[in-house]
Amino acid sequence: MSPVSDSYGKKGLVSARHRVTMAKLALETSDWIRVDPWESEQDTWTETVKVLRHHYNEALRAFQSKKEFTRNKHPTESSTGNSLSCQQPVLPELKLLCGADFLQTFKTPNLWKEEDIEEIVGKFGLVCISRVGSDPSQFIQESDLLSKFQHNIFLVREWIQNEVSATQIRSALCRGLSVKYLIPDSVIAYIAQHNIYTAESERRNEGHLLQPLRLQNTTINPLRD
Ligand SMILES: Nc1ncnc2c1ncn2[C@@H]1O[C@H](COP(=O)(O)OP(=O)(O)OP(=O)(O)O)[C@@H](O)[C@H]1O
Ligand SMILES: NC(=O)c1ccc[n+]([C@@H]2O[C@H](COP(=O)(O)O)[C@@H](O)[C@H]2O)c1
Repeated sequence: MSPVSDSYGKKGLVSARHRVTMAKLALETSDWIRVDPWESEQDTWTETVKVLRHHYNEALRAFQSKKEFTRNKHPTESSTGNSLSCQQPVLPELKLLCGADFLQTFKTPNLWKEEDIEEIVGKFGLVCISRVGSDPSQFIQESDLLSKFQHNIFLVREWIQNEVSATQIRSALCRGLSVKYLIPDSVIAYIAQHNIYTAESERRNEGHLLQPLRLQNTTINPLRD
């Protein structure tokens, strides 16, 4: 999980420090999902394709050093022809995991660069989880770009639909309603301790343009003040 940086400018976005800690608390019991704060620590907002490139390079580096470690530990294996290195190299893969509604943001004018979408679906790939109100397969068919790379888009159907929405959780918290059993107790305690979601936090970035839209605006109209 890679929390976005504060400079994304989304309405109601609380500080990255809190979001990273809440995500870590929520994942305390997971033995396979972890939080990486790299994206949230960047000075400016980072395009998703650049975040993927960063994590892919990290994965490649970890893969290479593991290979070297194995080679040093079993130096004779390569000469006996037993080594994994004799087989086709299996490189790590990195895919972007999202909910079906996220896929639909691809068609929001000026939010995404066409070449970024192409690299995300073409080079990396997408794993998209079903969500009430979104039909990802229809959306893919309607898009020339997405249908070209549909072999690289993996649709996951949730048999038990989970309609939990972060917006609803935040507004319940602001109104003092209970969110017990909807999010982990440790996260509820952290939110209460730091009084994170309030009417004031909900107004943060109100009226601001999202950073990707702002960037596109300056590219399209560079002479504007
Ligand atoms: N209940 C859910 N089922 C499937 N995917 C989800 C669900 N909730 C969030 N996601 C996915 O997780 C990613 C991050 O979502 P986000 O933090 O924007 O939560 P959200 O519930 O969509 O927020 P909001 O309600 O504020 O729009 C997105 O790709 C979103 O589609
Ligand atoms: N052009 C882009 O790379 C681009 C555009 C919009 C959202 N995103 C990313 O999508 C993620 C989710 O954003 P939302 O919560 O606004 O749906 C964030 O990490 C954000 O940085 C990337």
